Formats: sequence, C-alpha cells, structure tokens
Amino acid sequence: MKVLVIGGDGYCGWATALYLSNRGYEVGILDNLIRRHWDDKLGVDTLTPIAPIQQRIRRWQELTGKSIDLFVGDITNYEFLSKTLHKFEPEAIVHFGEQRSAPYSMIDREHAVFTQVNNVVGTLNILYAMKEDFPDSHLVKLGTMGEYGTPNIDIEEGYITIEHNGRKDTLPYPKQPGSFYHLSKVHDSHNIHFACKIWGLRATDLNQGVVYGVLTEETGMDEMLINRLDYDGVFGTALNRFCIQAAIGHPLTVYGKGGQTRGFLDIRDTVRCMEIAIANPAEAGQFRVFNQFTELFSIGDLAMMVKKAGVAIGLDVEINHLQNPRVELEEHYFNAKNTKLLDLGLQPHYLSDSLLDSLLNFATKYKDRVDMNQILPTVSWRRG
Ligand SMILES: O=c1ccn([C@@H]2O[C@H](COP(=O)(O)OP(=O)(O)O[C@H]3O[C@H](CS(=O)(=O)O)[C@@H](O)[C@H](O)[C@H]3O)[C@@H](O)[C@H]2O)c(=O)[nH]1
Repeated sequence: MKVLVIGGDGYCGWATALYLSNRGYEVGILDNLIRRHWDDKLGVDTLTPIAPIQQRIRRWQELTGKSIDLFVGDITNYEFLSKTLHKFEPEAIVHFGEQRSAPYSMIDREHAVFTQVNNVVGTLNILYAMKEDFPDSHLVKLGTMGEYGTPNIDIEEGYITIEHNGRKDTLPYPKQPGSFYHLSKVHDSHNIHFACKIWGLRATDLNQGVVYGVLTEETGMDEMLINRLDYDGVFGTALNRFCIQAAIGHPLTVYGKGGQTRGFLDIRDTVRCMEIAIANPAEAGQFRVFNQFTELFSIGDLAMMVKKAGVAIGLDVEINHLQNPRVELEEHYFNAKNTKLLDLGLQPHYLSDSLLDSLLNFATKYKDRVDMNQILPTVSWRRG
C-alpha cells in the first residue's frame, strides 16, 4: 500500500515513515523542512544531532534496500500538494505536517496566526485535493487529546451520546482546548468531519497524548537515522524534558502544583497506532476518532518517577515547582477512554523503569549538546 507521510521529517513523522517502510508499505515523505528552521530562529537545537533528510533516506536505503520518495514543499501551496499527490498516488495520507507546539503558538499574535493559518489551511488543502482526485484514499490525521481540555466528566472517543429535554443524539464531544495550537486541531477536526459528511471522504482523527521516548527499532539502527529529541521550553514536552533535565543536573520543571493529568504514550506505540489506523481504514463518509494514548499520569507523578529512576543510576535529581506559565487547571478530574486502538490490536509499551533508565542514559550520552539557557519556560499565556 502507498502511504504519503506529510511531516515525515519530524519527531513522530520520521519514526512512522521508517516503521511503515520496514513493514513493506511504499512510503513517500512530504515535508517543507520548516521544523528545522523554527529551531534556527529560536536558537535551539534537538538534543540529538539529526542528519539532513536526504542523507537519512539514503542511509535507510543502504541499510535496508527500501526506498522512500521525498517531496520537499509546503501543503499550504495547493499546486505543489496537488502535483505531489498526482505523482505519488497515495492510498493513505498520514498528516503530521503541522506546527505542534502549544508554547510556540502562544508567543505572540504573529505565532498564533501562523499556527492557525498553517495548520487549518494545510489540512483544508488536503481535503480539497482528496475531494478532487483521491476521494477513496484514507486521511489519517494527527489530532490531539488536548482538543478535549480537562472536563469534569469522562472523555469519550470523539463522540458523546447526550439526552436533552427527552431527546437523544450522539454528538461530537465538547472541545475546550488550552492554547491557540490546540484550537487549530479543533478547527481541523470540524473541517474534516464536514468534508467527510458532504463529500463522502474517509478520515481517522488520532487524538494523541504526549509522546515520550526516542528509539524505535528503525531509528535505532544507525546514528544517521537518529530521531530528534526536543528539550527546550518551547518544543520540549513533559517527560522527555524531565529525563534530559535529570541527566544534566537541572531541577525538574514542574509547572504549578503538578496535578495536571494527561494521556501519554511511547513513540514505539505512536508508530504502531499509525499502522493500525492505515490497515483498518474508515468507511467512505466516516469521520472516525481514536484517542491515542496508553496511560494517564499527572505531571507531578512523572517528575517523581524520573527522580526515582535518576537516583537509582546515581544522578542527583531535584524537583522544582515553577510558577505556571500556562493558564490551565493544576488539579482536576481526568478520565479518558482509549479502547478503540486496543480493540484493533495495539499492545502498549507501558512506561517502565527500563524505559526511563534507557531514556536517562540516552540523554546522558548527548548531554554536552544541551544549552542550559533553553530549559526554563519563556512563553506566558497571560496578558502583559
Ligand atoms: O517542563 C514542563 C513541560 C510541561 N509541563 C506541563 O505538562 C503538561 C503537558 O505539557 P507538554 O508541553 O508536555 O505538552 P503539550 O503542550 O500539551 O503538547 C504536547 O502534547 C500534546 C498532546 S496533549 O497534551 O494535548 O494530550 C500534543 O498535541 C502536542 O503537539 C505536544 O507538543 C502541561 O500541563 C504543562 O503545563 C510542565 O509542568 N513542565
């Protein structure tokens, strides 16, 4: 099966492209390489030294004999997108090609506008290109658990059945996202849902939680295939950041009380979930939603786990509760369903001491590349 991975040079996209290629899918990568440019503009770098995409793909072919087609360009340019789809003729389109950092979207007006235009227009272009020429291909779109926010009731997978004034309906689950980035994903979901309804397209929205880890079978094969690992205050995410902070002797940065609870998953499960979604396509006209995470943790509990694992390997780990730069609940109910991917065969890699151990050792290996000035959060959600 031919799968186009949009955003295939990023953290989830690169790991997914190689995983699918290894399993016999014919893979193309479409990417405008802008993620590397954002790092340059912010003056940050991934913990791991990543090779240019062309070298990565060449090395993959040398090692495995499998080729990956590369299309460098921007999906907000409809002509480029449409030409690429005609050249590659994908049966599934996996879409990771968005600005995915909440803090980046909250830097200022310009970054908020960029995030929403980039994400919403890119996805809308894909929907139109599918409607015009590829109405049978399956869109597998990266959404986010953050679309739901933190409601005081259980979170269902995409839809909730409500009884109101004696009548009953199954409706999209209410959305209460916590950043202009997370809002862009909500806007995408609405657009995709509508396109499925009016044009009969098939789509799966994967509401993913926070991803951790760095090694997959494929990216671990060779130094040239290494994946990116962000630790900075803008693109770094909770658990990965904590492991790198522990490795360099920086106190762990828990924002506020640390009772914020989120869904988490290992990057090895991200790639498998993508394959499961592709191998079991949505029906024509169906807008399907899966919640893509394997475990729930509070940020405070994660910090404690990293501290314990760090101390066990001889690191001195402190936990700091910083004033929260975000506006979010720091203690709340959170219970989200995640049975659909499990029902389709996902066998989770749950967070374990050995994973924390290997992530801490990995971070220690590259710790000389860390810029200490990039650890603390610099973007505030508040006015002034
Ligand atoms: O050093 C840190 C970093 C984060 N947090 C807290 O940890 C939680 C998660 O923050 P995060 O930066 O790890 O993740 P988030 O901003 O939510 O975004 C990430 O995780 C999302 C899934 S979810 O969180 O919405 O389920 C994806 O959509 C995004 O693309 C990805 O960047 C927040 O409450 C945040 O305040 C800390 O306490 N300390």
